[in-house]
Amino acid sequence: MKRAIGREGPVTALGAMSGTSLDGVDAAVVETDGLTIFGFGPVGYRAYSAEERSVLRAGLGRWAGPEVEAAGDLVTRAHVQALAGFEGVDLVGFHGQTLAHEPRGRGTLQVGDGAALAAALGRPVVWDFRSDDVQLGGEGAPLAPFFHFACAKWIGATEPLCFLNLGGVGNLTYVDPGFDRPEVPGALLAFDTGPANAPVNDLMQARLGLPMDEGGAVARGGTVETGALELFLAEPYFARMPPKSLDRNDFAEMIGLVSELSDSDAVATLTGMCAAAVAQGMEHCPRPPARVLVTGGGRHNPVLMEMLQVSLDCPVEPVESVGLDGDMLEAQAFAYLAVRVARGLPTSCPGTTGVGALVGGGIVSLPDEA
Ligand SMILES: Nc1ncnc2c1ncn2[C@@H]1O[C@H](COP(=O)(O)OP(=O)(O)OP(=O)(O)O)[C@@H](O)[C@H]1O
Ligand SMILES: CC(=O)N[C@H]1[C@@H]2OC[C@@H](O2)[C@@H](O)[C@@H]1O[C@H](C)C(=O)O
Repeated sequence: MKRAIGREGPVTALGAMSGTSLDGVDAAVVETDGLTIFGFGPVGYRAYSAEERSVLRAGLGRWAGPEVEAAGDLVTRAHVQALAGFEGVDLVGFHGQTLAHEPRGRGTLQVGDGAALAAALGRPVVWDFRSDDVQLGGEGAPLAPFFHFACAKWIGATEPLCFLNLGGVGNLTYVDPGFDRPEVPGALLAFDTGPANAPVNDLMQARLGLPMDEGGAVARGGTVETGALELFLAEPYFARMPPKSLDRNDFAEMIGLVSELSDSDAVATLTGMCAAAVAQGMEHCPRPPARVLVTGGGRHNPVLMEMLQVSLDCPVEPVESVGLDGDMLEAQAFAYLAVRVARGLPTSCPGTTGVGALVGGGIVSLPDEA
C-alpha cells in the first residue's frame, strides 16, 4: 500500500456505500490523511432498477448460493459504473452490500468483489471492512463512528454530541470531541438503536404499494398506539448494554404488532417506535449531548424528526445544519476508513463495536493483483 498512497499527508479517497434500503450506490470523495478531514469533494449516485433491487432482495439473509453470487456480481458491476467517472482518486473504499449480519453467529457478509473493482477502476480498493472485527469478537458495526469523530473535529465541536443515522436501521454515535483520538476510551460510544425506516417502508409496500411514507404524510394522519409501542420496547434488545448491532430483518415481525391498526395509525406507530428506540438508546450516553445531528433518509421525514425532538432534551437537527451532507455521510465514512486501513490505523474499538482490542480491518486490493 505504501506505494499506492504513501505513509502520510492528505490523499483523495473515494468511498462507496450500498445501504440496507437497497435504493442504490452512494459515492463521495474525501480529502484526508486518515486522521483529519481536509475537505469534501464530488459526490455521485447510481440507482438500482426495480429488477436489480429484486436480485439484491433475493440474496438478503443468505450466506452462499446462486442468489448470493448474482447479488455480488450485480453489486460489483453497479460500483464500476458508479465510480468510473471520478478523476484524481488515489484510493477507493468499497463497503459493498450487506446481505446477512449475525456477529455472534455465522458472521457478516458484504457482497461485491473488491479485487475485480480494483482491476476495473485501475485504483487500489479497500474492502471487507467488517469481517476482522467480527472474527475478533466485535459486532462488525457500526463502523462510521471513527469518521463521526473526525466530523466532530471538522465542525469545530467542543461539547459532546451525537450523530444519528436513520436508514433502514438506526445507529447512534456519541462523540466527546474533548479527546484527541477516537480510539481513546471515552471518546466514542456507538450502537444500532433499533429499526428505523425499514418497518415503515415494508408496511407502506405491503398495504399501499408505495416504497416509503414520503414526508411522513401517512404518519401525520395517524395516532401512535401506546400498547403496541410498549410491547415493542419490551424487546430484550433495548435492555442490552451497547455496543450492539442489528440485521435489517431482526425486527421484521414488529409489523405484526400493528396489524390490527388502520394504515395511518400503523405507520404513525412504527414511526413512533423508531423515535422511542432512539430515545431509549440515548440513555446510554455517558454525558448529555449538546445536540443530535441526524443523517440518512429519516431526516427527510418531518413527523419522525418532530417525534425525536419531543422525546429528547437537546436540539435535533439534520447534519446539513453544520454543513455536512446527510445523503453522503456513509459513503464519505468509507472513503475516510479506507485511508485509515491503508495506513494501519484502527477503524473500530471497544466503544464502537464491542471488540476487545483496536481493530483495523479490511482487505487492500491493488489493480495489478487481479
Ligand atoms: N422524503 C422522505 N420522506 C420520508 N422518508 C424518507 C424520505 N427520503 C428518504 N426516506 C426514508 O429513508 C430511507 C433511505 O434512507 P438511507 O438512504 O439513509 O438508507 P440506507 O443508507 O440504505 O440505510 P442504512 O443506513 O440502514 O444502510 C428510505 O427508504 C425512506 O424510508
Ligand atoms: C452490518 C451492516 O451493514 N450494518 C449497517 C446497517 O446500516 C445502518 C446500520 O445497520 C449500521 O450498523 C451499518 O452501517 C453503517 C454505515 C456503519 O457501519 O456505521
